[in-house]
Amino acid sequence: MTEPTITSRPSAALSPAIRADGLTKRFPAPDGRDVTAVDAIAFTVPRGSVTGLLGGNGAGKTTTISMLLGLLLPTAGTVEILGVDMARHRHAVLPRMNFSSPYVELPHRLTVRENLTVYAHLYGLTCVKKRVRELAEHLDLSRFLDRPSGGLSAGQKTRVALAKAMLNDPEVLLLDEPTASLDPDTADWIRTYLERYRLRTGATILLASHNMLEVERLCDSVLMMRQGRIVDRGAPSALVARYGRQTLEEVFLDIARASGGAASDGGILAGEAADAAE
Ligand SMILES: Nc1ncnc2c1ncn2[C@@H]1O[C@H](COP(=O)(O)OP(=O)(O)OP(=O)(O)O)[C@@H](O)[C@H]1O
Repeated sequence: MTEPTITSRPSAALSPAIRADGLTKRFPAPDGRDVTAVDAIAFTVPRGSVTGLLGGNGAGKTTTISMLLGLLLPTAGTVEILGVDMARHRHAVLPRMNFSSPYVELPHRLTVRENLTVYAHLYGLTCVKKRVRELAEHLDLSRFLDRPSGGLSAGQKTRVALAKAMLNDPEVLLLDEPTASLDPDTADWIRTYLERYRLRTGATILLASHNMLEVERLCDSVLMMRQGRIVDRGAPSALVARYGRQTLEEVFLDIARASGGAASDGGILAGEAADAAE
């Protein structure tokens, strides 16, 4: 695959893997009052890091990931991936990224092998058969390869979605709840797989998760979202210390309920003031 010339600028080489600035998404509602799903957020994700995107149901995580991928057009703001402006040059960088999400179903009548083969061709891979076989082995999918994707269990579908996400060896991997529906053993195995992938390739991973143990294990830093805003951020251990808690789960509860003693001030969290000042 030829390297797009746009990514060879010196500034692109030095840029973070992901940069979002003023990123906003408003959805129209039937009553005429827009839903602001993501509200002018700004953040960067350094190359080679694993960052967690956390927040309660409806906080705006999936909408944010969809905008980073270019699946949803932002109402306002900008996204750069590997130094490339997604609004103008998305196609230059899409081959270098990938994603998995339990909300995006693969065509359910196609077998797992057919699905992975179609995507491999879409990504312009050569040696497609070998790559599909290899990934099926890595993700323990070999025995499902010739079954229709729609007939798999939720956990099996999650693994197929991850296999699809790994087809092009992405430099930037966006994962929406990568271990949703997985039993503890398989979830642990997937986490190890992701850790090794990052170590081996230096890839950047942004993952949305409700599993705080997973986040503490995998993530160098986290972005905490509430009602479409980033209300705090930092390394999991730093947040735990700052909130005077024992675990990230407790920090999450403080933030979700906006009742965090050390870090809150009349319902406004420390990070909200920092975010607003950015
Ligand atoms: N297509 C849409 N039309 C209208 N509102 C939407 C749409 N998609 C998302 N929303 C709203 O935007 C807000 C953020 O949703 P989003 O799915 O991004 O949250 P989330 O943090 O991923 O939640 P969860 O943890 O439940 O998956 C919610 O209030 C949701 O109802």
